[in-house]
Amino acid sequence: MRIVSLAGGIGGARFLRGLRAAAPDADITVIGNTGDDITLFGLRVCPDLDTVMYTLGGGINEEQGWGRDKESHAVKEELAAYGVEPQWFGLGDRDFATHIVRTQMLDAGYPLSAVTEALCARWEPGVRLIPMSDDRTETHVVITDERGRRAVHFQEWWVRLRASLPAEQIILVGADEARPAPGVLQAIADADAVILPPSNPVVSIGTILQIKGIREALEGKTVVGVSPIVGGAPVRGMADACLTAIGVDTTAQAVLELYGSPLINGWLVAEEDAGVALDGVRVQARPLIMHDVESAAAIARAALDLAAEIARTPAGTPAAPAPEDAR
Ligand SMILES: O=c1nc2n(C[C@H](O)[C@H](O)[C@H](O)CO)c3cc(O)ccc3cc-2c(=O)[nH]1
Repeated sequence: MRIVSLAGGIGGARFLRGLRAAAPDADITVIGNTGDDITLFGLRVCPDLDTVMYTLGGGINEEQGWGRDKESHAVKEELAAYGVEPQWFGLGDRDFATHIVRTQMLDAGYPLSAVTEALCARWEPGVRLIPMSDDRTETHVVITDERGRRAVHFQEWWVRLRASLPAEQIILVGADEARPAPGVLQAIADADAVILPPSNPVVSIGTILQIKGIREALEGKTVVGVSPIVGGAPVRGMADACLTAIGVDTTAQAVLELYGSPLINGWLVAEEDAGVALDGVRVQARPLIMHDVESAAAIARAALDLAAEIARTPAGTPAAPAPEDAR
């Protein structure tokens, strides 16, 4: 079975660990968000690609959800001693090695997709991880502070400001020129099912959908999404700040409408959001909190079951009653 998943950061990576456990024999391709990427100290950092690679490769700092385990920060401390900015982004010594190798390969002319493949050869994540594009894109956020109205990198808004200032605009710089990385559209075309994890619908999944051709490719497939919003609040992260920035309510219904039909064919919501509905979409309610790999696998299994059911019954057939969660 061939599965494609669009993934952002921490929530997406944890969900993918469950998806891999739920479908151990499947061929899973992960299309990773690169809008969060940032150049720091001359090094290219790809937070969402690294979070997926480290989480599935067994090197993640589990409680943080990002960065390496068994980390030290000697280089960060030395940079701070030189007064070099920024000091608000926590890069560890082990993580620096990833950015050095990546930057060395990019400078040698390798595209980001080839670099990612090379880094994954060490980590063996058990999925094929492809960046959404080899072309450089960056999410920038327009804010107004004592220095007036200006655009800052998403990471500065997210990490230094903790989204404390409203995002007046969220812009994917480079979106007009960026093309899907090699293999992205083919993986979607070949997929038996496409699963959208509970990643940030604006700056992760929404960013990937801005890359030319990806939304159109998905609209011909069976796509099941997992709501990132439970009972009016994001399960983790600050998706609410991002949704507010684009004038979308922080509800499972509003996010489903943001993705829209025909993109989405199936939508998993938490039991407290059971009333969510949209024409052309089969909605199913079940527990959506990922405490551990097993609970993430149960959600992934439900998403795959729903995708199989949708693929079996052409559009318009009345939805079968949601199966009792017999598992
Ligand atoms: O809240 C933070 N998130 C940090 N993140 C998380 C990152 O901002 C987010 O994971 C994504 O960009 C949004 O999903 C890092 C991720 C990396 O891959 C490398 C370094 C960092 C550093 C931080 C940090 O200092 N604080």
